[in-house]
Amino acid sequence: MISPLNISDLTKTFTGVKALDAVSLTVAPGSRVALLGHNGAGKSTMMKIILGLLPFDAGTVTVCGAAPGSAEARRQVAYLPENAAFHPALTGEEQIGQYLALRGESPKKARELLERVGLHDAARRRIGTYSKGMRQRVGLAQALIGKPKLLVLDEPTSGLDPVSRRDFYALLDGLAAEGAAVLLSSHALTEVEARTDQIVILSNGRMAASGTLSELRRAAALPVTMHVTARNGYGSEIADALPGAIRVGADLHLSCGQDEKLGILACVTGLGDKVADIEMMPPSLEDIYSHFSRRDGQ
Ligand SMILES: Nc1ncnc2c1ncn2[C@@H]1O[C@H](COP(=O)(O)OP(=O)(O)OP(=O)(O)O)[C@@H](O)[C@H]1O
Repeated sequence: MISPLNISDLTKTFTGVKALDAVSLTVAPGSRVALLGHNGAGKSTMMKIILGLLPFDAGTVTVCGAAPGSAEARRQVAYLPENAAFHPALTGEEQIGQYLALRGESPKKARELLERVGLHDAARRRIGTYSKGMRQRVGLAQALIGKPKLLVLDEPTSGLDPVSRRDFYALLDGLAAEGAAVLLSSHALTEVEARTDQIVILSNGRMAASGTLSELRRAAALPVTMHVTARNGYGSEIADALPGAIRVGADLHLSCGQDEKLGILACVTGLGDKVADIEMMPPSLEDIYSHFSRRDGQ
């Protein structure tokens, strides 16, 4: 099967700035990939190259097996810019109808697309009256025209409220389940952590890390935090059994390496009824992101 996106050793230099430095990435059908990185890390440059809007200096890029920007690639790729702008005097239905017509499809499909993104009730209202979240949904409806195999979404949830964000990701889940690949950039690490399959961290144009969250966790080898709650009167006994633990009220806080985790769990289990509860907190994507970015001098 042809990959929706294949990037190998991609390098792009602007005058005096290496925006991308030998970056490689493969996106499989049906996968949701998050592109993370500090301001100026190279995310937008990579997206513009994928869309064929920017030439590159070295490496190879294929989009659904075709050259970026070619008619073949453009047929299969959709793009949602961070601040999608639409004509405020048009209704959602008219705007999407226009885009459908431009693509040679029936404008009548606009209703169905707007329904899919939850804008059914507002379809006949002028876009000028829409909230930011509603305009983002119009953008997504536009991106769904022609059943793209690859969706490139630039910070699609910036400015959305928590419920709209959740709805947005639910929609992406549905698209991915139908086989579409999604590449999205974001600064919202918590939502990305839960809703994507692969995470790519760019730093100063270089690929600082890439993989699933658990792969990145293993590679970062950051400590796991544990909170053990002692039953009344057993705090000191548990503290003695767990060297390095810090007492905080009835709780004992400790952190350990991934490879020590199971040993400590066995020790806590051995304490039986003396333990009221245990909580384990693996490193968050925020910790992992800081780790790889810091390692890269950020
Ligand atoms: N047209 C351009 N001319 C010169 N330098 C550019 C140009 N476009 C981008 N750059 C530089 O390339 C680097 C990468 O920029 P890019 O816009 O790709 O970053 P980004 O990761 O998308 O950042 P942000 O999160 O702020 O959107 C930056 O140093 C930027 O200043």
